[in-house]
Amino acid sequence: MLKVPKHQVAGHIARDGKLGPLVNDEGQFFKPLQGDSRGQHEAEFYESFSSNKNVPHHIHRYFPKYYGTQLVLASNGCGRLPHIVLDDVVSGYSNPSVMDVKIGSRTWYPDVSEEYFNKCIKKDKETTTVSLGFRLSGFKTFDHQESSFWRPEKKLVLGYNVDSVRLALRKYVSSNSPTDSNSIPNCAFAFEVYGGSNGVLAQLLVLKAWFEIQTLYHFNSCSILMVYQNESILMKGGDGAQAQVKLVDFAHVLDGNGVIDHNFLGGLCSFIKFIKDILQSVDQCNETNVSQLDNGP
Ligand SMILES: O=P(O)(O)O[C@@H]1[C@@H](OP(=O)(O)O)[C@H](OP(=O)(O)O)[C@H](O)[C@H](OP(=O)(O)O)[C@H]1OP(=O)(O)O
Ligand SMILES: Nc1ncnc2c1ncn2[C@@H]1O[C@H](COP(=O)(O)OP(=O)(O)O)[C@@H](O)[C@H]1O
Repeated sequence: MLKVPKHQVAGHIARDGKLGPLVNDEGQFFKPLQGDSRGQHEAEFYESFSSNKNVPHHIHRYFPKYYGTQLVLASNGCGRLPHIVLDDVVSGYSNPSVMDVKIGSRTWYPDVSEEYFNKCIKKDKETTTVSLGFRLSGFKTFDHQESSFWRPEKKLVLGYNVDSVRLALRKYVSSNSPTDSNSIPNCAFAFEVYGGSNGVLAQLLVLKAWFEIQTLYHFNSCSILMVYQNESILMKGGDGAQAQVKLVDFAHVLDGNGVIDHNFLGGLCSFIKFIKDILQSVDQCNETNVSQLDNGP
């Protein structure tokens, strides 16, 4: 039985009779092929990527596993439509905190229509895409005190400036109330989520090392999807943050033609710097606390 995903944070959403992705109980994500050849293009990317022997084995884990395309009943009531079938990245989590970060200092690319170029450049300038080389497209965090999700509105997130992006990346890994504008995010989960050998930073650095040499594809308008679960950090004997980084949305990927994807690489480096800064500030804060303890009252 296909249903609307509970934890989608950006993109086209299957509501009000609109076309959007669906999920099943077996942990699969069905993304409908979008019109004007974008969907076909994305399916072709997955076909090419999943069988590309030049992509190192350890890089495949940063992409949702691809199971081909299937005709299934679409969310907009228009009968059976082709869908790309993928691993549902959040299926193993009961209350995942999810963030979609669109990477690159531009979302347009050569040879797009003037209309598409104008739409992209407007959004790129209005968001932090141009200034930071990435923008937050949407996110939700599980507020374990309230036992509910906090999900800022799409319009608000797209209006974030540099400082709000920094703050959001801190809130995403904090245990104090995200809605209380007077409380400073405590970054209680920063080390478990962003740090450590299995954390977000370590995973981003693996991707960066590949992007420094890969010239196979140009990942225009593609997103990094981050997921973790704060309950399993808090639970004694739990599984830890289970932080995952995946790349999603390949509707605008082009052949790399032997050229480095500097648009994606630059944005990725900029995003990594934000994550590193948070880890460093948490580290400094811990050192101060320890030295205060050492010095006694
Ligand atoms: O429809 P919009 O204005 O929300 O734009 C979509 C974008 O939403 P945004 O407002 O940037 O968060 C959306 O971005 P996210 O996936 O939300 O990051 C996509 O860029 C989508 O285009 P495509 O499916 O990648 O070809 C975009 O869809 P199209 O308008 O290009 O169909
Ligand atoms: N394989 C996946 N597993 C789980 N969630 C996904 C997956 N792919 C996408 N999503 C969710 O759907 C959102 C939009 O995906 P995306 O591919 O960017 O769609 P669109 O082309 O409509 O922008 C992401 O932000 C994420 O929340």
